[in-house]
Amino acid sequence: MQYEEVDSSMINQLSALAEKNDYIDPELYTKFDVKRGLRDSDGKGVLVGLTRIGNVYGYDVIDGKPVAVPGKLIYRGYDVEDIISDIEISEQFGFEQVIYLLLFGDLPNASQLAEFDALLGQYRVLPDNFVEDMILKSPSSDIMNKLARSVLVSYSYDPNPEDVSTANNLLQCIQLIARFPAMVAYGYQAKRRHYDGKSMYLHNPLPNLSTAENFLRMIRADKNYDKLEAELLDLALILHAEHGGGNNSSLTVHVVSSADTDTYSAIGAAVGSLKGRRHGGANMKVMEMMDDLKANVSDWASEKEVGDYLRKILRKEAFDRSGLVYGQGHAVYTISDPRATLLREKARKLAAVKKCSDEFDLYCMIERIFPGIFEAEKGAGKKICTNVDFYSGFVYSMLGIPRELYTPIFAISRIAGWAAHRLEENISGGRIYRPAFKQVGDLREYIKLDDRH
Ligand SMILES: CC(=O)SCCNC(=O)CCNC(=O)[C@H](O)C(C)(C)COP(=O)(O)OP(=O)(O)OC[C@H]1O[C@@H](n2cnc3c(N)ncnc32)[C@H](O)[C@@H]1OP(=O)(O)O
Ligand SMILES: O=C([O-])CC(=O)C(=O)O
Repeated sequence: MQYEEVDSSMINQLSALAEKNDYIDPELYTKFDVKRGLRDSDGKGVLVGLTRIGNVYGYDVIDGKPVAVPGKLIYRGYDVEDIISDIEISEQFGFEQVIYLLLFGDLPNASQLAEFDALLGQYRVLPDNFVEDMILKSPSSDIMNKLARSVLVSYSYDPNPEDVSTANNLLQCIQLIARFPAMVAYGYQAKRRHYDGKSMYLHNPLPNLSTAENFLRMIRADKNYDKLEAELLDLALILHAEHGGGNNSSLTVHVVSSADTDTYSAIGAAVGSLKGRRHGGANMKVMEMMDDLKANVSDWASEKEVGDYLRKILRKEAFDRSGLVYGQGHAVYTISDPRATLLREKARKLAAVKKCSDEFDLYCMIERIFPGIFEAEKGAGKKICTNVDFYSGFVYSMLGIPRELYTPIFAISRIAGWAAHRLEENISGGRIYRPAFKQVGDLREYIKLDDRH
């Protein structure tokens, strides 16, 4: 692909100007009591909405102050840990039940589930020529970018794209939920061929397979997967499906939907949000960080060496110099993220089978030592714990899933929550999101072009 030559000296000058004129003294946020990131000064989220869909517990509020508690994740009133243990006992795929629960508010009975599975199955295949015209002709090196474009362009394949009635929103959402695995898998195949010089395989999804099975079938040359692999992916899909209305991508759905726009615009924006490295994109950054750690720490079993490396990251002296240790920290969870705990135990078993126990021990050590290192470096304050993105990539890597698919897998799951929030905003929201920003520059007298120096 050819791009026009960029005059970097001019861009550098202009960006220096933008940096100068966009800088806001951090003290002003305190002075004007700005809820930066829609957060109170103690880290608690500002209450901006009501939802019946999901809830994230990370602290109790006692005398107005957050007090850390072990994390709990609730879908429509049900504890996710209860959902998972029932699905494990019954040896069924559970993600489709969770989609039904999130969208409609109740658990499906057997016949409702069978009907819903059939509906998803009916929509799994992408519309005629979509793959040829919209995916293969314009591949992207980034699958989330490709996914966002596939969502937006679905508008053109919809005979009724602007109808925001509940029934039409629901139809559009169900179609997107059903089609995300194919959009991601084919975007990945196009990337393999165009950017990696590898062969491309376009396997059709099958209507009678679960989301997890279809996805594994479509990304693999031989279409093969075993039951354990599909069950583990199904579990990951259940765990990532929803996280309340305040997480960055679901809030994006509420904000964009509140402008009374179409489903594709709202969901496309959410994909862009999830891609961010502080949000779902963290699962890929964790893997890069672990590669960097392994390249720079000679003894993985040494708490001192690993701890020194983590300190260097926090001081912006190592890895991507962002100062962030990926897979650690959360806006709501304090002592534990229940999803990370569940994934850790899956990773433990899988690592024993795949002979990756040394690597698993390294992950566990980081989970154990990081809170203390963080507190010592940053001073006492908010408690920090390992989040869902820390172990998910490690599990996917042991399933042989390519790294560039880790955040897209998150999207294949979280679309369920986004769809539910889209419906809820349209049914119950009713007012455009429009918080206030205070302008902190001075008023200036206008200068005509000829008079500017
Ligand atoms: C699916 C998900 O979205 S889960 C989150 C995935 N993201 C990551 O793993 C990226 C690493 N983690 C983070 O960036 C943060 O912990 C977030 C974005 C998840 C939450 O951010 P916040 O709610 O603002 O965190 P919190 O209020 O605890 O931050 C307090 C301070 O600790 C810092 N901090 C928080 N987590 C980390 C971390 N993992 N590494 C380094 N510093 C951190 C913040 O930058 C902030 O510093 P500052 O006061 O100097 O600005
Ligand atoms: O809730 C959040 O802030 C982040 C999120 O989506 C998750 O952890 O799944």
